[in-house]
Amino acid sequence: MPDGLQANPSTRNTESYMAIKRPTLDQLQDVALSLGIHLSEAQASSYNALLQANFDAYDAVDAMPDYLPVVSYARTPGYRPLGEENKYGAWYVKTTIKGKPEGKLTGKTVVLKDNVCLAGVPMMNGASTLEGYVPNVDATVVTRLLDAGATVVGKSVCEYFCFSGGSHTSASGPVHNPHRMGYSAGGSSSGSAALVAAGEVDLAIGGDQGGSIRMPASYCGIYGMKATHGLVPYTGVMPIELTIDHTGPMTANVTDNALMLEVLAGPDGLDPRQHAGQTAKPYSELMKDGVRGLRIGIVKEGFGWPQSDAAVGAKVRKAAEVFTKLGAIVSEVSVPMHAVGPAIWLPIAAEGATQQMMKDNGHGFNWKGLYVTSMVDFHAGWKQRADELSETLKLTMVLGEYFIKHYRGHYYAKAQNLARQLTAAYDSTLADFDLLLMPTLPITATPLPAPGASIEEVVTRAFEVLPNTCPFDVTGHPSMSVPCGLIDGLPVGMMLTGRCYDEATIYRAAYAFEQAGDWKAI
Ligand SMILES: NC(=O)c1ccccc1
Repeated sequence: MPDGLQANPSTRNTESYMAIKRPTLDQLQDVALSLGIHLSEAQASSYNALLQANFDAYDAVDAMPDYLPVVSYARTPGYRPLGEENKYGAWYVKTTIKGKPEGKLTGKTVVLKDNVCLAGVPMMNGASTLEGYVPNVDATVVTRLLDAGATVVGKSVCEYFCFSGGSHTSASGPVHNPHRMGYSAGGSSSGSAALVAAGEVDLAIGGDQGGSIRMPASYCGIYGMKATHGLVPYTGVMPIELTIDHTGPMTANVTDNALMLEVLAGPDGLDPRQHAGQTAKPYSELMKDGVRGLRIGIVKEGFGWPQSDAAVGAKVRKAAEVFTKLGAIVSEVSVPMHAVGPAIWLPIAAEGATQQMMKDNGHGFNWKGLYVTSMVDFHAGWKQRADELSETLKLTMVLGEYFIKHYRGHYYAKAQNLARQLTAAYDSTLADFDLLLMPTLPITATPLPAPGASIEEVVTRAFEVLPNTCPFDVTGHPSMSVPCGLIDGLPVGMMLTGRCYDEATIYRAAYAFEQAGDWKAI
């Protein structure tokens, strides 16, 4: 048995722990027909007879206990805080799980985005269709935080299946920005960002497939790191799409962020997104090396989107001058392909999410590692209640399914090829520069859509924020949002992107920038 894995007796599927149901001949003919196979009754009878031994094998699999990581550390299901105890609507559940007495994160409190499995504690991932689900495993990130001495204090509200850059799509209601009530906290790790910004927790876990760590970090004025794809194990976090799934740290300062990544990074042997040789580095030490001589490229294309607010661009350029003063070599650079990054992301996100997260019940097929079987079972229920899904998700699914059905998934496949070309374009710029710099978001926080707002407003507020963040979800480059100023009292984020697995250089710049003075005064 591999380390840390053994039979987890709480997880046997007791309901079906008898013989699985044998199909009727009609069912066999139906299933065949759905594959374009036309079975006569005689053929169906033969198939049925031939399949009996296979059904016996399924019975054998059904009778075995599932093989899942053991859950350590005592916990209770907690409660849903109301009123004054949940001012921003950012908490889903409060509970207390104490980790090891000693470790790098001793004394720190941490909240988990509600797409992260915490055994024994309810999880809904922002979705009415998942409400009532209680995971039976801890995500690897949870185990690593507890092993490092952190105290898990609960789950934070996130967007409906994490599919929005604004904080208005969760079935539990909107999340407010601690900098201004009634304004978006950003998404989809909306509650995580709000709770860190409000000082209610020290640390938070977020998730990022299109920008969902960096976007709310930017709107809320905190630090959010999307590390290189696969550096942090995604095991036990609800998947959207394997090739763009990321999870990682959201914090109030750079030191906590670096410390947290030190604890989170490295292979767990359960996640196909990871590469065996890539382990954690001592980021909280390496970050102190300063920026003297560092070459930082301000990416021209990151400033020119139709929705870009010129004041945001000006603020980010002003913040970049701090690096010049600190001895870095800052210059403008053009990466023409950045302008089509969002277009390349779209087929991967729309078709990929529709297929894996939704039609294939979250985990999909065709990879080795930990499948959270209880989630597969519970989540499958959305198919009877699809009308309840968020407008942002339904629209994306209709788009994705159109292209799967009518274009054979051709554009998903082509976008994966173009993603390699986009990766090469950034890599060639990163041969001449140590870091790329641009605004995290084109705008500052917008008012939350009012209840009953038009579908146009709901969808626009969810997707207008993505253009600079989402390209790095398909290329996998590490990318961090660093707060760099206020406009009319609302935070602006500066995004720093580095070479793959070179998170240390991002932290060097972020730390030097943080230490140079109060970001709110820029
Ligand atoms: N989870 C994400 O990063 C995301 C954000 C916005 C739209 C779709 C996905």
